[in-house]
Amino acid sequence: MPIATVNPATGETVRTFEPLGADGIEERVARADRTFRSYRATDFASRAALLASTADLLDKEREDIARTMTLEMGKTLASARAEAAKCAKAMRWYAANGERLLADEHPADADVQDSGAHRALVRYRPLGVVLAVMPWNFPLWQVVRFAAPALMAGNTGLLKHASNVPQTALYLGGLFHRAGFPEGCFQTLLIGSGAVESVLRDPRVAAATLTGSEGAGRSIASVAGDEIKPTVLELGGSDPFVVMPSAAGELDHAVATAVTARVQNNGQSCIAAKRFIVHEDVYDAFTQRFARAMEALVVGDPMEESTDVGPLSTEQGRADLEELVDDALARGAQALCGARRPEGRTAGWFYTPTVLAGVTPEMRIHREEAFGPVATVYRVRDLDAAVEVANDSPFGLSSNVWTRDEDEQRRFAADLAAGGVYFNGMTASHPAFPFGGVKRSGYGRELSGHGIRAFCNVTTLWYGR
Ligand SMILES: O=CCCCC(=O)O
Repeated sequence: MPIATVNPATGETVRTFEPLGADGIEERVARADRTFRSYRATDFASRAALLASTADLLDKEREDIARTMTLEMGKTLASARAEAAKCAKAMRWYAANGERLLADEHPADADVQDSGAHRALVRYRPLGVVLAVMPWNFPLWQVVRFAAPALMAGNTGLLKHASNVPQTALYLGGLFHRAGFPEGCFQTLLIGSGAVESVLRDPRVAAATLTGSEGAGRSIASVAGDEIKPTVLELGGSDPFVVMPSAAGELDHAVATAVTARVQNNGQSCIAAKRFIVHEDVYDAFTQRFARAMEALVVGDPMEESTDVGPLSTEQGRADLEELVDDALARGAQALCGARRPEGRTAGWFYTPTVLAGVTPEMRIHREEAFGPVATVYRVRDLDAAVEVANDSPFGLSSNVWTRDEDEQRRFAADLAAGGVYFNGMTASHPAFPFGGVKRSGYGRELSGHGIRAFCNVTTLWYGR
């Protein structure tokens, strides 16, 4: 895939970029390594001040970078602005909490004595240069969610961003340095995916983090495994959104949340709710309202404030989504709305919000991730069936459950195979909460204390008597 900005709302190639050659890559890897040797010794207060200045700079430049994101990958301008604001918030959160999260740990005195020491403690030291391979769907947030904790912990970062968001990648490559970080702390490598393996194998690179497809995760994990380097993988998701009868009194709220949860980011989010699993007592009422609300969404130019759903980010992405829908329809699913391109739009990669009922396990969409504004609805007879359908997926990123019944909440909290269970709301990441999944959604956690410790050398310091 060429490195280029292609406007998904028009299909027009706006700008192309030459990938870095071997010398350019070497220069940046060497700089990252050199910078790590001095940066690792800086104290938390100075790193926090640098992160806070980066947040201020990003706030000032929010409108410009939001427009760049919308141009490059088609998210609505309102959501691009919100993404930039969220990045600044996460930077400030790690600036305020990083030192506490990485404070030395002191084992119990009895255990220290028992080990033969007069003193022992656990210290979180930085690991080194971390390679981040990041996707286009939240082109700023996915990167900042890695970079803010990694820099706060004393690491340095190299970014290999998706090939369709080069201007956002270059912006990020300059942002941290312009805010005061030493130049080698965070750099963008404008490279194609073929060049990633040699960077990851470079002995100066200590670890990697990837957010992206299962295939990309598998290839990073296998190279990193071969090199014995730690990785965090955040891959796909097909999150369930369960609606139980106790939500009957707040169905309008549940429906509005379901729509947002499905079409956020034009439907292209790993944590978007994709499978709507509805108890038979509320199935008809929920499903009719849900399909009507999906149908009423405004599909159009993402730069327009009135647009709810912009284009898919790539032509291939729309083709993949269409194949999933067509396969389901051919095998007997019913389209309650959508299942087509919008009329009158010949340019750009638009697709109308779609609700499919009657989905069965033979259909590809039952097992694969629908990365666009397409929802599937399932009718279930009771709580056991809801849990079973929710867990009948290769993915296990997050989940959403609408129920006010505390016994039911306990059961879902215990039995849903996912990295998160969100009750009476929708999954949304927050700097204070761990983010990540199980099964084919990946492993490791980003954000919170778990995210900042992921790229630390957890060191035992033991002092003999
Ligand atoms: O594709 C993954 C989306 C993550 C969005 C978020 O962290 O809010």
